[in-house]
Amino acid sequence: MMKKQDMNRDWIATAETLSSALPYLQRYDGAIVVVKLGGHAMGSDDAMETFARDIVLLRQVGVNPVIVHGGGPMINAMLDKLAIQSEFVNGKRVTDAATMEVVEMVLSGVVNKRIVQAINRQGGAGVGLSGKDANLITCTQANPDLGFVGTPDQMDPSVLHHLFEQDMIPVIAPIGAGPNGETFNINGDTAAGAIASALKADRLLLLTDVSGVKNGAGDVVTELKAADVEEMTATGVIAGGMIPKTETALSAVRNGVRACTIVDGRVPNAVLLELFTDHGAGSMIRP
Ligand SMILES: Nc1ncnc2c1ncn2[C@@H]1O[C@H](COP(=O)(O)OP(=O)(O)O)[C@@H](O)[C@H]1O
Ligand SMILES: CC(=O)N[C@@H](CCC(=O)OP(=O)(O)O)C(=O)O
Repeated sequence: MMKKQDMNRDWIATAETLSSALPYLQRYDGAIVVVKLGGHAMGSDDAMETFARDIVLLRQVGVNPVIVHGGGPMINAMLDKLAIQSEFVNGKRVTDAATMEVVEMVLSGVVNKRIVQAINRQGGAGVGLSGKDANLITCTQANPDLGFVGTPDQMDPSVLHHLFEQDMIPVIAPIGAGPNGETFNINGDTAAGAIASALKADRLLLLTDVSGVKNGAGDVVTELKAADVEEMTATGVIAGGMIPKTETALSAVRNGVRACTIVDGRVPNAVLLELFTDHGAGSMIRP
């Protein structure tokens, strides 16, 4: 059992943490923070609850959070059940018409509503959208070899501003419409970057299942510049799902997002640690 003296020390430490958050709370008052929650970072119901509580707390202290989610592992599970084969090229899923239907069903359905519901259970007002809603994301085809994979082309973030005004928290599935009525599958990181750029967000956090971008020796690189990303990609040190993440981070900071960090979403309260303390970890990307 904890001694009374130790308990007092614990409370004092908690109070100190809260008190030291003041400059960060002031800095982020009214800020727009886009958080990309990767499928691998979604984890258990407990982890989802902690994530949702952090997001509702952000809203409560005057931040405008926007969640953009992935769900690659959940799409894989459904494609497996339906015996549809799937392959990735440079971190993007080759998407034919049948795959596209499954992607939209899983992302806009189960995954999106799980996050919305978790936010609402913490007392927030989460609203689920995809890039199709209110013309948020219009896409062009990324590359004919990838089928219905979209590159965000035209963005209309006005619906998000309306939701901010109403204290609502947008939760966005990475699906976009094409100019001819097509539905496009957008990599979750790419969609988050496009939304952050369109909103000129203050921060973009890409939550994933590794502690950051690792170098050849396996150590996390805490700060990367464009040249580092290019070199590490060319030499294959940055590979697979990390390619769209670092590409997104670079293009976001070049397009007016103030800072982008790739963070370990498995760490409890990763979002609060990153925004409101000195203990943010992961890799910060700069132009
Ligand atoms: N240099 C690197 N540093 C860290 N992770 C890397 C690197 N290169 C490739 N990866 C891989 O990228 C993965 C993250 O991408 P992804 O699986 O798409 O995550 P998410 O589902 O969170 O979007 C990591 O789990 C890791 O296997
Ligand atoms: C084009 C493309 O690859 N789209 C992704 C969309 C989901 C996603 O990005 O999920 P994670 O963030 O969990 O990886 C896919 O089909 O898997």
